[in-house]
Amino acid sequence: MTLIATESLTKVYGGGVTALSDLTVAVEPGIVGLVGANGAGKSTLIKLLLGLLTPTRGRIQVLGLDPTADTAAVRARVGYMPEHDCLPPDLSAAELVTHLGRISGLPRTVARERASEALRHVGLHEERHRPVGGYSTGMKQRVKLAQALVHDPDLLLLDEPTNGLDPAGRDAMLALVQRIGTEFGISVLVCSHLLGEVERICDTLVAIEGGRLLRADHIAAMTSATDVLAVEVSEGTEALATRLAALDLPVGREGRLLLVPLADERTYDLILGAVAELDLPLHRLDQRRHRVAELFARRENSHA
Ligand SMILES: Nc1ncnc2c1ncn2[C@@H]1O[C@H](COP(=O)(O)OP(=O)(O)OP(=O)(O)O)[C@@H](O)[C@H]1O
Repeated sequence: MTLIATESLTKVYGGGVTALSDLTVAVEPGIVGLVGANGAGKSTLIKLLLGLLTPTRGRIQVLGLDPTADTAAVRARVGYMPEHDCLPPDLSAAELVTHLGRISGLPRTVARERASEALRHVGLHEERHRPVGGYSTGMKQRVKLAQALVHDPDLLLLDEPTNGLDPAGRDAMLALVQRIGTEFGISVLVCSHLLGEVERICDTLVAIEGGRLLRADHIAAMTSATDVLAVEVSEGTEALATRLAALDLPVGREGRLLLVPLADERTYDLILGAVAELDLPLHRLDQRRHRVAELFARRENSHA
């Protein structure tokens, strides 16, 4: 089943700002990273998925449902962690999450049990009876995550879950999100302006820019297809480049390095054979995996 599908989705706000423009994407269940700079349209997409906003044009579906027509059904199956801190300081985490569970339609005792369980999952079980106002930023983020989990959703929408956290807190939050996605079998859409963060945990990446789709693909497809071998010889670089080109290998340059896309295991043998044939001193031959950020940087350059 498709987790999220949009077709020519466009959202124009009252003041005439186009936040999303002609966005067509289909995403399978799993951990999905939604990345884009501030103002790219990520929060707008989340609000459309929740039925909090209606599209100006085009269509959107989540879990096979239309969020505008089937709002109640969507909210029953989707958990939402908002970006900004919106927690009443005087309530304890247990009271707050129980209350939000009740609002989601759970009976009182079930809501209490589920809140306790959700707070355990996010590592706040011990602290659950303390007022939220005294919590650290990291703990507040975890309360927001627990309330999104309380009604046992099929999909979590997390808007910038690492906001305001220090590096250790960010790592802990990402590990938690990954655990929820893998161990609990809940799909997660995690929104971030930090590509480097989400690429570590997501199966699929959707990148938007200025409200338009930049790229949507499996992370594995984005990286493995672009593995390259970096070759450096102490002398004879030109001769080696010529020889590799004659072997039909596409050779790129980066300073003294020759970069050859790794098509299959034979690429290694061809390079080693050429080095031996020309009797050159091999300084290094190693495999590089492009980071996803480099793929976007190259794409932007090629458009410049
Ligand atoms: N209620 C609104 N009325 C008018 N314009 C809006 C409204 N909400 C968002 N926008 C504009 O729509 C565009 C997309 O905003 P959105 O909040 O969806 O982006 P974002 O990628 O989530 O960024 P951020 O991480 O900064 O929230 C921006 O230009 C923003 O200023």
